[in-house]
Amino acid sequence: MPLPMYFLQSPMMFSSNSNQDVFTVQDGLLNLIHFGIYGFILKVHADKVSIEMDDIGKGIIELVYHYHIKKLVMGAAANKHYSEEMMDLKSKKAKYVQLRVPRSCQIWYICNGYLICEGDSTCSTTNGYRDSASFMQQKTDGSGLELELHEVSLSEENSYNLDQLEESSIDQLYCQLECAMLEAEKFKKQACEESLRRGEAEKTAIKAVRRATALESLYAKELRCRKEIEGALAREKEHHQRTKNQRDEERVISMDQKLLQHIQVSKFDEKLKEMNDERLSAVEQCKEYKSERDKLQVEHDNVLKLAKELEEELSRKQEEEASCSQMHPFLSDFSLVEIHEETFNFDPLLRIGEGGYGSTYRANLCHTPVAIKVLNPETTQGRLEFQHEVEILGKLRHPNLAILIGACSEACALVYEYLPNGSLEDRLNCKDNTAPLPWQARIRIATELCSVLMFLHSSKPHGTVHGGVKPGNILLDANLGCKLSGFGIYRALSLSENSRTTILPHVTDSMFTFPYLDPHFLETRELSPSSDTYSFGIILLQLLTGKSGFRIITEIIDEINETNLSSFLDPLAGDWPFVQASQLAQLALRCCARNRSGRPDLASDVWRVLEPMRTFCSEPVQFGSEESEQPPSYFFCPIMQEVMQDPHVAADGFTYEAEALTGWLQSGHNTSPMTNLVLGHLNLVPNRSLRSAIQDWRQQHPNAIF
Ligand SMILES: Nc1ncnc2c1ncn2[C@@H]1O[C@H](COP(=O)(O)OP(=O)(O)OP(=O)(O)O)[C@@H](O)[C@H]1O
Repeated sequence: MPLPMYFLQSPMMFSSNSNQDVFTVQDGLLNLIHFGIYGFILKVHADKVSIEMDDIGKGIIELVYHYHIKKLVMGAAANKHYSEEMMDLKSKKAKYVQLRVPRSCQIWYICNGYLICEGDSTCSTTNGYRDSASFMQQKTDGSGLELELHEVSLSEENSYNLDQLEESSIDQLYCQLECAMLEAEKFKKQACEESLRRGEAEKTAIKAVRRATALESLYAKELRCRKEIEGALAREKEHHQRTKNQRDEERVISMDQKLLQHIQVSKFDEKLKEMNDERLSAVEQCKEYKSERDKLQVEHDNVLKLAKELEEELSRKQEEEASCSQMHPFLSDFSLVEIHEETFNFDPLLRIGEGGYGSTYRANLCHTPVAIKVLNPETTQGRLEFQHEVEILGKLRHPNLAILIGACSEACALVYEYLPNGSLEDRLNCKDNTAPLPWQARIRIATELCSVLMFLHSSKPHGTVHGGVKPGNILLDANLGCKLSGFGIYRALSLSENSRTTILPHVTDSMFTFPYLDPHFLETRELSPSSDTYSFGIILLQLLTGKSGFRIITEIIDEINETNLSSFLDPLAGDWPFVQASQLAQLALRCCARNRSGRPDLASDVWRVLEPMRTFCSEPVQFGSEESEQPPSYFFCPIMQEVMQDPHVAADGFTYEAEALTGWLQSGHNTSPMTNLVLGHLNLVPNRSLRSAIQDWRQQHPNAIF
């Protein structure tokens, strides 16, 4: 059962001399009402202790022993049993305690607030309680109020002295009590103020504690924050250090790379320099190669040009050789034996002339008089000249071109029709005391020469420039008809239609040839039709004056004019009609202009002057002996041996009477009656020039017998 007990916070001493003392417990305060001598109420703070035990008395005893309790107040009986007369203990629990409580513990037994008795274990009667008294004494010190109760044992013997003491010093006690009360009041006030201050201080302290707590938590927070910041700082520092290290490493790597790059750049620069040097040397080498290439190109071009020339030369030679081996279809190919036979082994008695090419012999082939020109083996240019002569005279036919009958390639011999009056050179010089040429013949020769030159210049497909027109190459037939030859003596030249450039001729006998050569050709080595015009002009002056070509260019050209013309005219030619002579002289001087552009055109200018003179000069010419009454041999048809009336040229180059040749062909022949070679074609071309010449001759020889 629970046992409530109250422990005093301050020890108290009670006097037990009065039964009027009452104990009450209220709100944690133990109220002691003393009605004895001093009659006051004392309120003492007490703590309530509850223990639980089956036996209450045992429990109290146990507590007394446990806490060494020296003073104990407990009930003597239940309050309902209280009475004025009550003197002893009625509660069994009180009796139990009384018997077993140690002697050091003093016990006050109360009931209904009144002290019933007091005493220790030895005190068993209530008298003992009435006889003992407690004395309460107050003692103060600087730290506070301490109430001490001094127990005064009031024995029976001392009770008188106490009464006396009370009576004598009551006033003093009152006085002390009042002082004590005042002092207590003062202390109480101080205690109250102190309590207030303490409260304030406690509040302040609490506030301080709270503040301290707050600060502490703030501090802790700050500490945590600081730790976090420090951690972050450390991490940042570490990161920074790591970054720094990394940057340092990168910087080192970068510096290494920079160094490496610098080295590489240096190497690259060196390499570049080397390459640049190499490039420059390559450029230099390239230039050298280029100049060498240019040189080689020039050499190559020259070589090509030379090769081309050689090729052309070769092809020409091949053609020449071919033409030598295969004679032109119009020409007869004679063997060396035949040549030997016909010339009686080149009998000097038959030799009728000597030139740069070789010797010319008179002979008869198939009963036809011919002139055979045989190459002098000692000349180097002969074979080429032979080829040109064959080439040109083999293709071209004109009444005023010497007829090439055939050739012997083996001996480089050329077989011409025989022209009984020899060369113009010889006739102008009256060689072998021949009669001088009358002015009519001279004009006719000039006209025919102009005619044949026009023919050559306009021949197709390429115009031909003779390039060596001189009196020695102008042969005269029985009627003093002009027959131009000598193509092979000077290289025969072919011109393209729009070109004046030609191959240079070989000048064989410059002494005799020089006066007739175009000065512009001598300067430029370019041959053109006007070169032949120049030669024609010199020959025309020679026909007028009868002077040599050398004298013409040195004396006549610069002197002759219209006023002194008469003094320059060749008197051997007869009485020159002055008008025609003057016209011819003017024409000749124009043809001899040093500047080519100043020379007249043969076809338009010269021929217009000469053609009218041709009719004027067509009177019969008495020249030489009776032989001149005989018609020229070429007037005769090779088949019929009669003077032709309608001459036609066949594919073999010979001229026949048309009727005779037609009969020959119709009888089943396809070969040449002259050469017995197969004809290239069976067409016949009228030889109008020859027909005209025959008709002229018939008119001039009306009494001649054919
Ligand atoms: N077909 C011919 N008929 C008659 N006589 C001719 C014939 N051909 C040449 N002659 C004569 O032979 C001579 C020499 O002729 P050739 O052609 O060799 O002399 P050239 O013309 O003075 O010489 P070259 O021109 O080679 O310097 C001529 O002067 C001429 O008298």
